[in-house]
Amino acid sequence: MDKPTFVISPKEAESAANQLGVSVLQLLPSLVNPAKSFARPPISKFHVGAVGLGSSGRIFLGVNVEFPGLPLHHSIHAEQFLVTNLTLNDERHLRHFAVSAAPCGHCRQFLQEIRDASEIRLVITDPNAAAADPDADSDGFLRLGSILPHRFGPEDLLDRDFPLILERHDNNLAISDLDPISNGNAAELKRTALAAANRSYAPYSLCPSGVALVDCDGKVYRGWYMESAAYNPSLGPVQAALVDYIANGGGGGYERIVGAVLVEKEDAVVRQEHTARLLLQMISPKCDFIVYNCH
Ligand SMILES: O=c1ccn([C@H]2C[C@H](O)[C@@H](CO)O2)c(=O)[nH]1
Ligand SMILES: [Zn+2]
Repeated sequence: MDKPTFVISPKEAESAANQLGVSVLQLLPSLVNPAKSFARPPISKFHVGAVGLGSSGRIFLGVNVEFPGLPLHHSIHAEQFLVTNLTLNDERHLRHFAVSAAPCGHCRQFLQEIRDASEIRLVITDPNAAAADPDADSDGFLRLGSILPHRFGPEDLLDRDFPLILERHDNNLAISDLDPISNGNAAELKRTALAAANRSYAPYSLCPSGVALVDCDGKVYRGWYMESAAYNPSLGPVQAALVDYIANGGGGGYERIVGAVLVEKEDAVVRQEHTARLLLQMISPKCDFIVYNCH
C-alpha cells in the first residue's frame, strides 16, 4: 500500500488542479475516493472520506475509523478526523469540504465548534445524495447551515469572543516535576502530552487533556480532547492522537504503538483516564500507559 498522505500543500493542490483543468475547489470531490481507501472501518466496511480546503490553501483528508471490541461510540467519523487533522496542523479555518456520504447529525453538530460554521460549504459526492439539491450554489456546494437549521452551538453556552476549536488558545497547564530538557523517551512523551493538553478544546467542562503516543520506531504522535456543545459528539484525546498516528504513522497497525501518556487535571470532573486505558488496551494490548496530573 502507498504511504497515505493526509495533508496536501497549496502548491501540490494547484498543480493537481491545473493538470485536471479544474479549480482547487473542484479538485476536492475528486480526492474523496482516494481518501476513502485510507479509512479503517472493520465493523461496518463502510468507507467514508472527507476532503477539506483550509484558509491556508492546504487540503486536508479525513477518514472514518472503527475499533472492534469496543462500543460504537468510540469510532471516529471522517468529518471529526478532518477537523482533528486541521487542528493538528494549526489550520485556522475550514471553508469548503467534500464528503463521500451525507454527514450524519453527530458530524453536523461537531462541525458547529468551528467559527461561522453555518457558512462552511460542502459537497456530497454520493450520486444518490444531493445531486440536484435545490439549496446548492451553482458550483454544487451547499451551506452547512442549510442542512442544520435551528442549530445548537457554542454561542448557546459561551461568550462570543471565546476561542473556538480551530482558534489559538493555551490552557496554561503545568506539571510540577516536569523535566524540561531530558531527551529520554519518557520525558519527551510527557512534555508532548502536556503541550497537547494545553491545546485541548474543552470550554464546556474546563477539563482539557492531551495524549502522546510512541511507536516501535520511537516516532511520537499527539492529540487533544475536543468538546462539542452537545457533549456526546466530543472526541477523546486518544482518538485525536490516533488521527495523528493514522495520518503520519505510515499506515501501520495499532500494535506498533508501544507507549502512551495522558495528561489531565487532577480534580477533573470529566476524566479520560479510564476510557483511554480501555481503548488502548483493546487496540494495542502491550502498550505502556502512564497518566500524569497537571494543574
Ligand atoms: O457522517 C458520517 C456518518 C458515518 N460515518 C462513519 C461512521 C462509521 O464508521 C460508519 C458507519 O456509520 O460511517 C462517518 O464517518 N461520517
Ligand atoms: Zn458523522
